[in-house]
Amino acid sequence: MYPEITEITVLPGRDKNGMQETFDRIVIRPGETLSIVGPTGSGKSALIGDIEIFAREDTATGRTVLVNGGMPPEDLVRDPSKKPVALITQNTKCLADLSVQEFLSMHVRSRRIEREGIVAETIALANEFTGEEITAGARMTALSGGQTRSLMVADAITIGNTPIIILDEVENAGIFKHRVIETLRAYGKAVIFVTHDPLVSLMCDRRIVMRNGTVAKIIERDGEEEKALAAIRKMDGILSALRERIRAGESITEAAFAS
Ligand SMILES: Nc1ncnc2c1ncn2[C@@H]1O[C@H](COP(=O)(O)OP(=O)(O)OP(=O)(O)O)[C@@H](O)[C@H]1O
Repeated sequence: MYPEITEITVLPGRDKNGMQETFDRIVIRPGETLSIVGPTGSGKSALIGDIEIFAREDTATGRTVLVNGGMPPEDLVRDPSKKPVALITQNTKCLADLSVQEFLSMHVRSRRIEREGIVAETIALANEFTGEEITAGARMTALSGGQTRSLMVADAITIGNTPIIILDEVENAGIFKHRVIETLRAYGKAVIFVTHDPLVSLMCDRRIVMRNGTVAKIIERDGEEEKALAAIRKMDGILSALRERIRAGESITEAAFAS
């Protein structure tokens, strides 16, 4: 079990030139969503790396990450079963030669969870995130990228019950991103996306803009972008529907854009 996490705090370190970062602190609480954006090499991975391992001035950035206002206890950092952060990337793959049912059951057993039906619940949740249905009998190694990531997110929510979830550029990978965000929010997870997807970044409560290894700007969701978000949501709906039709082998005509 995790201790209850009420907040994690990122304290500033240095940029790539060794200059002190100018932000005061970034506090992330359960139920909050945050996106990290910025050009290649600007330090997005370094920032999520700091959060994932709870940096204590021991990474390239010199940042410190606190849990509930203090240094995290050692077992939270070292013991995988207590680690409160799940990192899911485009490259997250499962190499276990097991069925989905066997894999999830193994995870349930290792976490000593006794709740009936949790495996079926996890598969059902994963199926809300992907258009390609995942069945209990499917082999883990045969799942598509989108199915794997959907299952990993669902697993982190229900079985892992991880309070902090980091999703590194998974948005174009066959998952229904708005549903993932809404579900993670509803489950009270703190969620961090590394993304350049307009829908995901605008749906998040805050957008952290990275440059030269430092946090250059923090944009709060304050209503200014709501109109743009509504338009993006609509466009995204059209593109998602088109994607599903292409997957189904249909021809796409101009009529598809009519609605
Ligand atoms: N504050 C910093 N101080 C020193 N080195 C840094 C800092 N931030 C990032 N770096 C280093 O700069 C390099 C690029 O950073 P990083 O990989 O985090 O960028 P990125 O934005 O994730 O890039 P990409 O979009 O290409 O994945 C890495 O080697 C990283 O360790």
